[in-house]
Amino acid sequence: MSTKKQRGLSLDQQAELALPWAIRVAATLRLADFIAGGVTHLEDLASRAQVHPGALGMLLRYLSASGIFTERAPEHFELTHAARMLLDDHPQHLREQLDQEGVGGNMDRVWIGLLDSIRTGQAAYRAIYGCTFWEALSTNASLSAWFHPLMIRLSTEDADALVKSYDWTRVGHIVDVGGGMGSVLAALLHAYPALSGTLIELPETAARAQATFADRGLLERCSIVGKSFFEPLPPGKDIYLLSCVLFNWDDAPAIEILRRCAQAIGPQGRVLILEPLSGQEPIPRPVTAEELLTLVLLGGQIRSLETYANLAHCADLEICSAHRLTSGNTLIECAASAYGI
Ligand SMILES: C[S@@+](CC[C@H](N)C(=O)[O-])C[C@H]1O[C@@H](n2cnc3c(N)ncnc32)[C@H](O)[C@@H]1O
Repeated sequence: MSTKKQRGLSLDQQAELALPWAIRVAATLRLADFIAGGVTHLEDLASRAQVHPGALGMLLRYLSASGIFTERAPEHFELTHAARMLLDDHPQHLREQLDQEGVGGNMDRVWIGLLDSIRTGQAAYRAIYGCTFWEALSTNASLSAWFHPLMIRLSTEDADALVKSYDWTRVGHIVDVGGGMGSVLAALLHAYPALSGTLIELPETAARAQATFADRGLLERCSIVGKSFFEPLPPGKDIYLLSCVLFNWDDAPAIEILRRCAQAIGPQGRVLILEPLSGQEPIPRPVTAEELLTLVLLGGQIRSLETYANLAHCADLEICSAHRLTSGNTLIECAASAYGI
């Protein structure tokens, strides 16, 4: 948790918004790249960035006072170590993240909704953009071009851990519910040639996921179904996998998704929930900026095992086992209450 002492900033300094926005504007205008390319005079910079010279001077001098650029001679600017991080080819890709005309800007503007989200416990994305984040993914090409590769990167460790941490030899067919680009299901099908699977995803993402299975020669063992997981799921399969799905949703929709799985499984079937879990850290538990963003963006939350037990119960499921995987996320196995465990 950040305290005044840890951050070395007083509360009024921490609450100040000018610096984060000024850095974002510099990133959007690619000022660091122009300067690195030898365009150092204010007039030339303004002309390259197509902005007002006087206003740009204010921005650069403000950022220079914060140590981000430096005015080495009147109206000539240089990069500091910090400004080098804003170069387009910097390995951390910070410029792209801060670019107000790209996905970074789309994410940044969501923070305006934090007050509403804290009041309601709900996502604020729709109030700001007129649609949910998931709907935006289907229509905004740059948003989906950023999100899906990020999810593939984030799920790689989960997929590797999941392959090793469950007895897949007893499983015939997996339904990957909200399976994204299919990287987790593809890893399982690849590791276990006797397995077959169904990927349930929103139509736009389902169409993109074809390539994941085609590239690995797995299309024959996988059906890709473009539909919502709030609709009935294919019945009677062995495993219904929810990998990093439920923490994106508030309790009521999370129960609905679980109920769809419960309605589909038979006596031997299992619902596997793979999620980050709270309750494993010291109290008080630190909450990260990513968790707050999940709330504002999606209305989601990281839950404890006890909370999952309650959600499962509301959906006519019971938890049979839970264990933490090497990826850090926890695998929770559930069966339908009607059949007992
Ligand atoms: C955080 S991603 C997880 C993807 C994948 N399970 C993984 O572990 O990489 C959540 C996924 O839920 C999907 N999703 C959101 N709403 C959905 C809906 N109503 N029906 C089906 N999928 C949905 C999104 O498209 C997204 O791919």
